[in-house]
Amino acid sequence: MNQQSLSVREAIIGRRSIKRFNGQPVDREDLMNIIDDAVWAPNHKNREPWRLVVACGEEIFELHKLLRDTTIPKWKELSEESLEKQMQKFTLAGAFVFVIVPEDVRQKQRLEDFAAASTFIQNIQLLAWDYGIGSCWKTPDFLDAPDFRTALGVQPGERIISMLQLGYFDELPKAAERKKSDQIVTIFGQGEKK
Ligand SMILES: Cc1cc2nc3c(=O)[nH]c(=O)nc-3n(C[C@H](O)[C@H](O)[C@H](O)COP(=O)(O)O)c2cc1C
Repeated sequence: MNQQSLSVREAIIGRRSIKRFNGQPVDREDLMNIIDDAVWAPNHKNREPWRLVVACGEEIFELHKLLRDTTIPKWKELSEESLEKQMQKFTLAGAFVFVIVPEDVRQKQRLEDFAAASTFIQNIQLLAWDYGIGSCWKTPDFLDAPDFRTALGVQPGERIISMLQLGYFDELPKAAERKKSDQIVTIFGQGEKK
């Protein structure tokens, strides 16, 4: 159950990408509640251009096998210990959410849909943070691999834009510096003119 209640600002500036989880499972009901809230993301023409493939219960073990076969094709040649170590970047996460977006043939709509789905993903990450659940948006190359797409049921004309790993963690990573507004803002009319 969610006991926390961060302000929007606290969630935005306090959230960090978590890359080392502690193996604690993520409750499916919590994850579904997070997703049900995250869908309130802005999206043009209410296309809601996303669907998700989720693994967080028993099915996560089958996903581990798929990730193993995909990322370590010669895993049988490894010692059990070495394989377990290499797999920890997957096995310690408590949940996986693959975000799938339609690739509209029209460029404007495709970019809008990608942008909308990105705000949806950010919503998931912020809401999860409020539950005390860390996450990391990952885009490994294998998301586009035909066999991996098939295993997830991704259709032609769809693209997996995120492997979102979620889970509990023991250490909060240090934040990288961000640029300040005076480094990224030009006041209208005061910029260099060509
Ligand atoms: C589109 C996108 C793709 C990303 N892909 C990866 C990735 O493949 N592997 C990874 O470790 N982190 C990935 N990240 C997470 C970034 O590394 C992380 O957001 C960045 O270091 C800033 O850290 P913070 O989220 O803690 O502020 C990705 C983030 C975004 C938005």
